[in-house]
Amino acid sequence: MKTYRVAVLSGDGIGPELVRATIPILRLASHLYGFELIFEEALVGGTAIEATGKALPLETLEICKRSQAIFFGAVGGKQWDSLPPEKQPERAALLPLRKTFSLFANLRPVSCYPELLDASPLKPQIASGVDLIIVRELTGGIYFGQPKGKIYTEQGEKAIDTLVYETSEIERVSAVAFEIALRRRKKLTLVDKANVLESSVLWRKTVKEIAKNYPDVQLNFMYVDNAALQLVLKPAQFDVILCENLFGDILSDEAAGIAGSLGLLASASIGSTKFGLYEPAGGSAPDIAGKNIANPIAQILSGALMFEYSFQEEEAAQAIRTAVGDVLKEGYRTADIAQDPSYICTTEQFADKVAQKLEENFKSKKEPVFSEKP
Ligand SMILES: NC(=O)c1ccc[n+]([C@@H]2O[C@H](COP(=O)([O-])OP(=O)(O)OC[C@H]3O[C@@H](n4cnc5c(N)ncnc54)[C@H](O)[C@@H]3O)[C@@H](O)[C@H]2O)c1
Ligand SMILES: CC(C)[C@H](C(=O)O)[C@@H](O)C(=O)O
Ligand SMILES: [Mg+2]
Repeated sequence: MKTYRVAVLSGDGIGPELVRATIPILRLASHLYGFELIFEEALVGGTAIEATGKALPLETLEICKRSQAIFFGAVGGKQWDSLPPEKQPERAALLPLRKTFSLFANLRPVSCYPELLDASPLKPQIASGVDLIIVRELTGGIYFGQPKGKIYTEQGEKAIDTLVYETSEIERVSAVAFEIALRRRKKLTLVDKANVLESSVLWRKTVKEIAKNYPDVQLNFMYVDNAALQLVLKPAQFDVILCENLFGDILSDEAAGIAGSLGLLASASIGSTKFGLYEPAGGSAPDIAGKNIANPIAQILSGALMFEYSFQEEEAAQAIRTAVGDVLKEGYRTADIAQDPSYICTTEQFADKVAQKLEENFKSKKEPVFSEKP
């Protein structure tokens, strides 16, 4: 039987609740669709700092290295915000993981499920038909550029971040975005700030070159400020949005807002091998942590992305998406997207319903009903 090893890094806040609720679904899907998953848990983030003094202990890194994928919850929280920046969970664990495994492309698919149109803050006629994917560059730009840090001068403290991109970094993530566009509606929008930033000028030039290999993909350009506006005015115009690291971070939270909740936004961080890191785009949500009310959909759909990108288990991935859609069709929701109080589920209850539906659908060999496939 095909066997895949998965490093499970639940982290902080809602991370452990979401991962705990999702693992049985992934395990069930693997049994139903004929492959085996070996999960190995490891500490990360603030939880790891408390236990070992480090946000990314060596043992965790070793476990990740001997796995084919990382299934990640979330890291961070107020308790660790006062640590020196280089020791905080986000900078000492998540960013190094992305960098160490060269996971340069972050895929964040956003669609407005027909069943969830009432959860969107936008009018139904604007939210309906939204089906886009943000391809965010993940290992470069202002997050990693040097110099970075603080300088003490006679005038006081100065802080520096550097936005830098090499052509090769733009080329490789652009190729991923064009390949995805080919499998979708063949429209790619490069979001940048080429009217101000030199790095954006290089992005435009490089993306135009790469586009020559993809004559079937329609390429257009949009400044990031306008893109932020267009996402709320006319989000259905987008198919693939390609952007640098920081713009992608900001726009993806906005795009999740269009769908109704950050708890709906899954993500895959991939590189040039099959290894990937799969996590919700949202964070540790301290405001709702520990209450069993967080929406597990982003975590569950991140599992589907893992099946698809790291294991090529497409059928199981699609079955998970269908099961989530079916549970939503029946009206069940977690509190963040619920309208009718009689259908509100806890995190665990919602995940259990997805597992039940997965099994039921398998038994009746139900065909997929909708897709959130990038
Ligand atoms: N990948 C990560 O690990 C990651 C990502 C983003 C933020 N963070 C960290 O998380 C901490 C909190 O950051 P924040 O509050 O700015 O962002 P957040 O993403 O944790 O939360 C933003 C809002 O979205 C809601 N939300 C997020 N996930 C949800 C879910 N599954 N179900 C329902 N609602 C959900 C939260 O309740 C909150 O109102 C910070 O330490 C931040 O650095 C980590
Ligand atoms: C926690 C933080 C470092 C991270 C990022 O900015 O990449 C998060 O916001 C995300 O979107 O994955
Ligand atoms: Mg973010």
